[in-house]
Amino acid sequence: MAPGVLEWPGHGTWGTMEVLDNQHLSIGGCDVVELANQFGTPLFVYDVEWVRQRIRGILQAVKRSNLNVRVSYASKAFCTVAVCQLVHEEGLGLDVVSGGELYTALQAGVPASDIHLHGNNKSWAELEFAVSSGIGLIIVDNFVELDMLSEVADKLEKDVSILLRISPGVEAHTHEFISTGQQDSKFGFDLESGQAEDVLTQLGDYPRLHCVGLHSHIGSQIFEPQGFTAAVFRMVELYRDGLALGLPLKILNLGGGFGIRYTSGDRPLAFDVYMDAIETALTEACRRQGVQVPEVWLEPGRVIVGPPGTTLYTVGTQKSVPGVRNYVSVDGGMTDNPRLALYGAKYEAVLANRMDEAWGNHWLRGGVEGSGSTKLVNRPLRDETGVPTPHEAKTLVLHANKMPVMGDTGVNGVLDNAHGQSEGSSLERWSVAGKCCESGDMLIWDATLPHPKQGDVLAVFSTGAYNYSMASNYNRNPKPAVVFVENGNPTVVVERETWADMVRQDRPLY
Ligand SMILES: Cc1ncc(COP(=O)(O)O)c(C=O)c1O
Ligand SMILES: N[C@@H](CCCC[NH3+])C(=O)O
Repeated sequence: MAPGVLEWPGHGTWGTMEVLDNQHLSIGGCDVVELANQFGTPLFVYDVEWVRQRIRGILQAVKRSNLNVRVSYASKAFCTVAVCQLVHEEGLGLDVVSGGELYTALQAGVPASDIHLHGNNKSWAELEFAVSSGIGLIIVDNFVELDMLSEVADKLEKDVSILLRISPGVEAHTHEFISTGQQDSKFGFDLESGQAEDVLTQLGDYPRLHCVGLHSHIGSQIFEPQGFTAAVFRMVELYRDGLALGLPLKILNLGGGFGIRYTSGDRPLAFDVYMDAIETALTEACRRQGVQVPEVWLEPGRVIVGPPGTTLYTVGTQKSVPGVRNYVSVDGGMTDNPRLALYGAKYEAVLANRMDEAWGNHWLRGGVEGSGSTKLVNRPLRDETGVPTPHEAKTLVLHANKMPVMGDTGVNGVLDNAHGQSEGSSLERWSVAGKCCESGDMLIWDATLPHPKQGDVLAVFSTGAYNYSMASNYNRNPKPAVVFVENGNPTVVVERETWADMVRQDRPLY
């Protein structure tokens, strides 16, 4: 592959990723093969510049709307001290969902007033911690919590601002395990059964709790705005009822859920599209209900940190099941990425030390004249957050009719569709397995790779959200290190766990 900037067809360049002269993948100006050597694998690598760009893109889209919008990062997607500092520095508030996330955000120096707390089963200790820290808001999920929070507020003699989490009865088109707005959900006061109206009328019994708004979150990895607009119309009706009861409502929090690209089958929307749809729906809903347009709060998680995260693994053993499939195993797996096992999630990957063979024609490259079916274009490239990529001026793209088909179709689609470009190509279909004692411990069922060799570095893309944060120690595998890269500098922001860490909390029986 000619050295230069990487682009994914139809998705713009991929952060700061480049192919170096030595045919290694580079992120944030760092050769990832060197990162793997220096810090070991599995390794989470975050492209910091890209995180910044994505946040700025979201904030610009928000600014372009006529709404008063506040954006908080949903730290459940990836919560460490460093990322809390980064997103706060870029102007976001923090949405936390546990005492641990709250503690992390506070340790990062985020003022408590810029944080709000979620959770469908907050403990007394978590509520006490949140209230005594002076947290900005608590999103109350159910009647039991309302009583408990009121007792905490009385005990600490503090007033608390709250939002009510409402389950608006909107089904987002996403995996059922990450859909949350439907009536049959463990989250929030249910709108359809009248629970949500009931709670509004009961708030007068809790003088220390000040309900300043309503919250709904319909799900995650969503690719269409209709779910948000449907939620807006339902929530504004309830909002009107709350105002009529004299509640000091001013906020409508619509949660997160904005989808990202994992594979070429995914079609993320530009953030402007969501904002336009929300603005139009909210303006109309408020006009119909005769209420002032509230402040809008958003809580994106995945869309901020998902694509900028890449996981590096070292290739280990292989096994061929004749006529069935080829397995290649790496030194991580469901312990650092349980998303295939949980949701059937799909990913794309390359051998980062052999980019000349990697996907030959999937990656598009810029800055260097290509050959064959490539052509030079000059068009604005924007990722889904709307940010013009730094390399927008000069990027080589393939002819559209020769675009390989990825994702569901797997390697056959790729090789068949890629015409002459794949002639002589050594690309093969590989099933990438983890190292856990579990058949379902797979990372990618149908990866398109050149024949992998022991010691190769496999880079799996778009692993920045809900991977490290859902990592486990299954089989007593230590959690990987996390490295932030920016301007050629790698910074370890989470140390690799050790085998000794695995027994640190253990107490011997004898
Ligand atoms: C209440 C709430 N807010 C925000 C988010 C963040 O979602 P996403 O990472 O899809 O933007 C979630 C997770 O789905 C959530 O449950
Ligand atoms: N963990 C899920 C998202 C859950 C969102 C939190 N409500 C995922 O990996 O896609």
